[in-house]
Amino acid sequence: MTDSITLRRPDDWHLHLRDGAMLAAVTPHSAGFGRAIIMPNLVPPVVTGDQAAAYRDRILAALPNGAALQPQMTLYLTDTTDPADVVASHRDGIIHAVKLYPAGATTNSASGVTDFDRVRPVLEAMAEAGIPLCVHGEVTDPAVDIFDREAVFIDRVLDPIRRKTPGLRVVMEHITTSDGVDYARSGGDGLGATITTHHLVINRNHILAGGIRPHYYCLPVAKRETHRIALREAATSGEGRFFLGTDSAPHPDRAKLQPCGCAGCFTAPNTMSILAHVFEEDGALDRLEAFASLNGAAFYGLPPNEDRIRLTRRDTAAAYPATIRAGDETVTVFDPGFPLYWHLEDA
Ligand SMILES: NC(=O)N[C@@H](CC(=O)O)C(=O)O
Ligand SMILES: [Zn+2]
Ligand SMILES: [Zn+2]
Repeated sequence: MTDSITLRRPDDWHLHLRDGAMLAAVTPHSAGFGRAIIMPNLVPPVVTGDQAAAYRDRILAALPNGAALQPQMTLYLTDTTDPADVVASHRDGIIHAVKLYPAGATTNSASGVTDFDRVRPVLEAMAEAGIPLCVHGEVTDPAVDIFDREAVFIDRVLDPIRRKTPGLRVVMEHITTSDGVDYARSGGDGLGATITTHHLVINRNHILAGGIRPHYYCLPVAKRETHRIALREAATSGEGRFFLGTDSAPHPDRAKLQPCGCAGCFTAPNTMSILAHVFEEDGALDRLEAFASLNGAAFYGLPPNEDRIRLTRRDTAAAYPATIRAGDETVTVFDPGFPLYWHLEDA
């Protein structure tokens, strides 16, 4: 049995680091990744190149000495985003992508796009400059069943946008359905999809197992088991279009344990151990490097990281905190529901 694997340092192509005390508390848990695409859904959101540069400095200040992490900043697309600012920020190396949240689709998305025709000039400028659009792919129409919102978004929004904007590079963020997998496969080199750690582990039953489990509630919400299996198959396939975006999304327990608790799973502390477990279970440990370390870099036009990490399978379970402190708040770490025998080592 394989008991040790070495990978090029992984990257996280979808990460929430927040701000203030939360930023200080969670950033060290992602410090071992190489590059990370940093989500801009702060309150207020990161909407200009200047704001992205300032946020990047706050992240760098929160990193421990010697951390590998290089934050790759994004802008939050709104109805009033200035195409010239997007293009200039990308040209100057400040941003690496633009994030599309349909208004109201998820946590802190109130400033998101309400009318896709309004952002057409931005999308056209992005296609021209080769700037990827990262998409939270769910419709917000309350008449659409929450479990169908990803599939309906693909038909009603994503496919029309891609048809109207040839050449636009698109990342379907945190896909959760076989529809998402199939659509990602139908595109060419300019279409990629991130898959989270938690969606490889939980299905919708986990959220309602003997009671409501708020720490398994995220958006897009976990779907039925057939979809989880499709995601596992895609992630472990080695295909270049699928890559890791943890969507590690910390919230104070105070905000999650509420009559209307917010969405997000905090997976940064144990992601690599969980992924090794999942890939081993599917007989695909040799493809973990493609998913976590190679495919995303290639999509973003970056070389893979040169240095390596090592994961070792031991008889004793890896210890990780059940919760961490962030200022006065407690944040619960994602519990995969099984012991983690893969330990992350320094290479
Ligand atoms: N995934 C989530 O459930 N929550 C994310 C937002 C997002 O990525 O949609 C968050 O910012 O908390
Ligand atoms: Zn999202
Ligand atoms: Zn997210």
